[in-house]
Formats: sequence, C-alpha cells, structure tokens
Amino acid sequence: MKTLRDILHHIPTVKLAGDAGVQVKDLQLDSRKVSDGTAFIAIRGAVSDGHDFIGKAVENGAVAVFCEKLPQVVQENIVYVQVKDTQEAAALVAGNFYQHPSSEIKLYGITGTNGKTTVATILYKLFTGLGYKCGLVSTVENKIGQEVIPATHTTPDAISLNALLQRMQQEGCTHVFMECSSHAIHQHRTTGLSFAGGIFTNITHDHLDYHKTFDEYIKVKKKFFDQLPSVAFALTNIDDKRGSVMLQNTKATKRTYSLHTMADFKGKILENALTGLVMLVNNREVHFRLIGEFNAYNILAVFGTAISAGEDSEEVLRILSMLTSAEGRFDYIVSKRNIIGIVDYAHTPDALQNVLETIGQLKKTGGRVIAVVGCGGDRDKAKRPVMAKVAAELSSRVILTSDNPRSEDPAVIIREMEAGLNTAGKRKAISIADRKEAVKTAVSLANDGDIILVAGKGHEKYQEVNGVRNHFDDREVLMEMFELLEK
Ligand SMILES: CC(=O)N[C@H]1[C@@H](OP(=O)(O)OP(=O)(O)OC[C@H]2O[C@@H](n3ccc(=O)[nH]c3=O)[C@H](O)[C@@H]2O)O[C@H](CO)[C@@H](O)[C@@H]1O[C@H](C)C(=O)N[C@@H](C)C(=O)N[C@H](CCC(=O)O)C(=O)O
Ligand SMILES: Nc1ncnc2c1ncn2[C@@H]1O[C@H](COP(=O)(O)OP(=O)(O)OP(=O)(O)O)[C@@H](O)[C@H]1O
Ligand SMILES: N[C@H](CCC[C@H](N)C(=O)O)C(=O)O
Ligand SMILES: [Mg+2]
Repeated sequence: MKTLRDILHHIPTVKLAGDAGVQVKDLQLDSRKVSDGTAFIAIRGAVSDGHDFIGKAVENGAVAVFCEKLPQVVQENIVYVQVKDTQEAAALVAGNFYQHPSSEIKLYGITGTNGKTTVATILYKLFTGLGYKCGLVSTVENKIGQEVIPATHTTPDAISLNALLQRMQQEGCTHVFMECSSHAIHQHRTTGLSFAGGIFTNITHDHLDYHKTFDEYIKVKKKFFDQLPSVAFALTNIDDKRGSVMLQNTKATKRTYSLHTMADFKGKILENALTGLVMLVNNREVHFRLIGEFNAYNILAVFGTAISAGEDSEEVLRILSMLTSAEGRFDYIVSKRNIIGIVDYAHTPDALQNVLETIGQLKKTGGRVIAVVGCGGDRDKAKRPVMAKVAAELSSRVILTSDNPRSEDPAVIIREMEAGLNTAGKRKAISIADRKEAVKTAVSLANDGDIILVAGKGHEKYQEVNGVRNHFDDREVLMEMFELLEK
C-alpha cells in the first residue's frame, strides 16, 4: 500500500495541508468513482470543474484531494495538496502510484492526424510476429497480448493509462505501441511516460474546435517530440510539410522516412492495386497486402520503427509483407454483382481525399465511385463543407448523411456540409440523414464495376445520438443491402 508521501515524489507542490503519511488505496479524477481511501484529483474540464466536486469526493470517502485552489471549507481529516496544474500532477502521481510501468517496457508513441491506429496496430502485429508479447493502446481496442480490453478513448486518461501499462508489464508485455492523440498530449495524459520511440505520421486539418488554430494544433504535436528523452528515437515523415519541424527541438535520435526524397527509410511505390502494394523499401522489392499510397507511408513508419528498435530488416519485411490493416481501415467487400464496397474510417478532409484518390488509382474497370459521407456532431465544424467538397470532387455521386450526430441536429450538420458544394457538386449530391437509408441508396444506384465508399465510422459498432449509442456497423449494413438488393 502506498502513502501520500510516496506518490508525491517529484511533484512540485504549492502547499500541503495535512498528514502526508495517510495511506492511498486508489486515484480518481471523477468524484462519482471515489471510494474509501481514494486520492481525488480535481481537474478543470471542458464542461465542468472538478473543484466543484471536492465535497462529493470527500463524502464518498476521499482521504486526500489534489487541487489548484483550496476549497473554502476544508475538512480537518482530509489532506489537501495544492499544485499549479492538476492535469500535469495527475499524470506524475499516476506514474508514482503505478510504479512507472512505462520505464519497465519499451513504449512507442504514435502521433499525427491520420494513420495512428493503422501504424500502432501493424506494429503490434509485427512485433507479435517477431515473438514478443505486446501491448496495444488504440482507438479500436486495447490489447494485452491476445486479451482485448475495450477502448473508450484513443489515448486513455493518465490514471487509466498507467494502470493499463502496469497490467501489461505485469503480464509480461515487453513492447507496447500506443496512439498519442493531440487531446491527450494537451491534457498531459502522456506526461511523465518513458518512451523508447516517438513516431510522426502527418498533420492536416482536424480538431480545430479544440485547439482553435492550426498553429496551436502543430505546437501540441511538437511538444510530444520535445519531451522525448535522449535515449529514445524520433521518427518522422519528411514528405509532410511539418515533418521536420516536429523534430526541431527533440533530444531524441532523429530518423526520417519518405517516398519522395533522401531519408533513413526510403520507399518507392512500384505497383498499387486492390491486391496490395509492391514497393521498394531501402532498395529491397517487397509485396504488401496493404492498399494505397497512404499505407505506403504507414509501412515506412512501421519499418523505420522496427529497424530503429534494433530488429532485423529481412525478418521485419518478411512478416510485414503478410500483414493486413486495422479493422475498418480500407475494409472491402465484393458483392455478387461485382460492386466493390469499401468501409473506411476517413473522418478528416485529408483522409477522405487520400482514400478517394487511392480508389481513383485502383479503379481500372472504368466504374463510378459513389461516396457515402457524414461528419460527427460536437466536433470540428470547419471540416464539414471541406469534406463534402472533397467527396464531390473525387466521386461520381455523393450521399451526404449522418455520422455520429451526438447532441447536434443531423439536418444542420448536413446543411453545413452542403455549403461546401459548388453547382457541379450539388448536382452529384443527395442528402439522406438516415445512414442506413443512405447506404441502401448507394447500393441501389450502383452498377457492376462501381465502387461504394462508406466513410467516417470504420470499426465503430454504434451510432451516437443524444448520448445514446445505438448498434450500427457500416460493414454489416453494406452486406445487408447487397443481400437485399442483389437477390
Ligand atoms: C474534450 C475532452 O477531451 N474531454 C475529456 C475530459 O473531459 P472534460 O474536460 O469534458 O471533463 P468535464 O466533464 O468537464 O469534467 C471535469 C472533471 O470533473 C470531473 N467530474 C465531473 C462530474 C462529476 O460529477 N464529478 C467529477 O468529478 C470529471 O471526471 C473531470 O475530471 O476529460 C475526461 C476524463 O479524462 C475525458 O473522458 C473527456 O473525453 C471526452 C469524453 C471526449 O470526448 N474526448 C475526445 C474529444 C478525445 O479525447 N478524443 C481523443 C481522440 C481524438 C482523435 O483520435 O483524433 C482521444 O484521445 O480519445
Ligand atoms: N498515413 C496516412 N495518411 C493519410 N491518411 C491516412 C493514413 N493512414 C490512414 N489514413 C486514412 O485515415 C483514416 C484513419 O486512419 P487511422 O484510424 O489509422 O488514423 P488515426 O490517426 O488513428 O485516427 P484517430 O485520430 O481517429 O484516432 C483511415 O481510414 C484512412 O482513410
Ligand atoms: N477520434 C475522432 C473520431 C471521429 C470519428 C467519427 N466517426 C466522428 O464521430 O466524428 C474524434 O473523436 O473526433
Ligand atoms: Mg486512432
């Protein structure tokens, strides 16, 4: 059992009121999850302020409270720890409480707008294939070896994350691959972790609802690399405009990958088809099952990570050539009538553009492309018109529909998407708010040889409407509609 003094190690405190010898059984950010012996950490959130729930936490059994300002009424038997930034303190306290699991394993963090899940998942599969027991922290799922633990966030909060890493370490994982979202970096969810390597995929428009400006979004991602230790490596995509900026101030060993210029890990696409990619990777010709130019970048990120981690290049390429992508990333089904249905998690303008361009390059049949696209509610509104515009420019027909409306009116989201369409785009587009109906319409419009892209939800098994998650699975719906309309 830990005392408060143990978990305060290396935490700069402003003021400590009470006995630091008190025993701490658990850490919590949420007053509703507090039980006897818990240390509660009050965080100023986007919706509410954890400081308003200190009383509730104490009622539920908290013995210690971390806060940025002391409550007006302090209770004698409770220890108050005042710190400058409770979010940062939460991460450092969690590291102490869970005995710094990240320094006992090789932890690799992947950041960037698109490709994090893909790169982290392929790394997990590759290193598992190389014979290691691995952990995965991702949008789709968390994994400890073969055990699946459902994911609630791309990157969990600092306490859940350290608890998860401790379990991974205790259960024998030697390598862990985790996505580091920009929200997570900004909210200190990854602060204090010992990374063996950091990987940058790319940066394009997303999350400006949260970060406000693109410059702020870039700065947050860069901070991740600024904080890497000198023993780590930092691997970046130098074909991205901001790829080298990311590593500008890092102490880690710098490594680069590219499809177009000199780099430590250099790739060239020789063939790009629905059966996969043929690429030169550091002058070695290899066939991969992954599809599209964007996946050529993901392959280089994975290859560069494995080699930087000291693995053998021949063995890495042998296993990598057999691997498929993460669930819901360019998943395709060919119907009885030879219509190709693709489910992809493209939910940013750049991802949508990449996926539609890839489809355009693969489409040797001369068939049309029908895109079913929506945008999430309570998320970056600026994406909406841009995603509709990209869809209209790169497809023959577009069906604008709902993604996860969350607390917003789907009709309003669709109207904001429609605002991005010019006259030609408007002629190609139909708006159908019901996502199932939208997929049905796409299938009914398709002829043999056409390609239907259902974008935005990928692996998700639900649609979130006003706080309720109803079962919804794009792949399942697409198959159902093929069955129904191709009898
Ligand atoms: C915008 C955002 O990131 N929000 C995260 C944030 O919540 P918040 O700031 O809104 O918290 P809040 O509701 O205002 O509450 C403030 C504090 O009071 C506490 N509280 C609240 C109520 C109460 O009764 N008692 C109590 O103690 C809360 O536990 C919290 O600690 O802190 C919470 C606890 O860590 C997170 O669960 C929550 O994620 C929400 C659910 C979310 O949707 N986050 C998304 C945007 C997100 O993080 N996405 C990225 C992925 C992005 C990508 O992949 O592209 C991710 O990493 O998942
Ligand atoms: N390297 C890449 N560059 C650009 N687009 C990509 C890349 N890799 C994947 N994509 C596209 O982005 C979509 C999301 O990919 P992925 O889930 O790997 O990204 P992510 O960064 O984990 O996203 P999230 O921020 O939601 O966690 C894919 O379905 C595909 O359309
Ligand atoms: N991690 C991303 C996922 C978006 C997925 C899309 N289906 C949506 O709901 O907008 C986010 O939370 O912004
Ligand atoms: Mg992800």
